[in-house]
Amino acid sequence: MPDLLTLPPPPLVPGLGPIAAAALFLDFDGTLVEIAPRPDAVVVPPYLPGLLHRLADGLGGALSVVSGRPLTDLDHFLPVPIAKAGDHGASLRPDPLAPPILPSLPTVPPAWRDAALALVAHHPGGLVEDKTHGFVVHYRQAPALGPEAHALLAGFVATDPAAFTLLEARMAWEVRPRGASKATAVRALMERAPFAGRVPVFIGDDVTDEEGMEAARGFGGQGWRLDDMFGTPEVLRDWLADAAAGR
Ligand SMILES: O=P(O)(O)OC[C@H]1O[C@H](O[C@H]2O[C@H](CO)[C@@H](O)[C@H](O)[C@H]2O)[C@H](O)[C@@H](O)[C@@H]1O
Repeated sequence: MPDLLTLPPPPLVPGLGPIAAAALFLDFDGTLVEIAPRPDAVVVPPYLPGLLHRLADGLGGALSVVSGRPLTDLDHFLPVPIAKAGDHGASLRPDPLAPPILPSLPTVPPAWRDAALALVAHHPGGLVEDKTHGFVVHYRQAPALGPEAHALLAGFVATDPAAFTLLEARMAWEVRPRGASKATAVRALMERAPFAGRVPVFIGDDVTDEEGMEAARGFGGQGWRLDDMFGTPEVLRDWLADAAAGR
């Protein structure tokens, strides 16, 4: 377990530093919760939604989950009124009580998804997950699907590289529109109250989170990789609980 003293000084989050200065951006899968065999099988500790709510209150609302998941998933797993950014920045809800902000982005041709579904049908355990503008082919439970999915989707994206990109996720390939990312999500949130003027800290575990971390650094903040700073989601959750309790 990493020693909390290894966190970079001065800590910027509540309980370990100046609460008024921080804005916290938290990835979901692999960061707040452990990776599961399927997207619908993640286990959210019962205390986590309430913990995030308390932390958000302590930060004057300047806390957002920033995930590749659609907002509907985030609302399902984290049923609390906090800011959320879903679909890798393609769906933003800075005000938990207001409708989401949906930037104008291209939507993948239905034929691409149909072809992915047809491929997955030959790989038991594989699955296609729909997103607002794109989709994901998951091969965690069907490893042989990985290279085939990559070849298929890379071919599609190559026909319209200005509009779409192929993202390598954890045991998954995702077709997503260009123009949205965790960086755009962080920047959009940092333009608004209560995030504006605070020092952002982005915590994540994945390659897409690096974009959010880079954006946070652009505002004078920090990006923390889960592996480096905490090791596991459980250690992060414990640390957040200590922070929320002012320990
Ligand atoms: O940005 P995140 O919150 O980290 O979301 C990234 C993707 O996470 C999900 O897929 C990953 O987690 C699943 C559950 O643990 C796992 O089964 C899968 O293999 C991983 O790739 C989610 O399904 C995607 O939509 C997110 O983009």
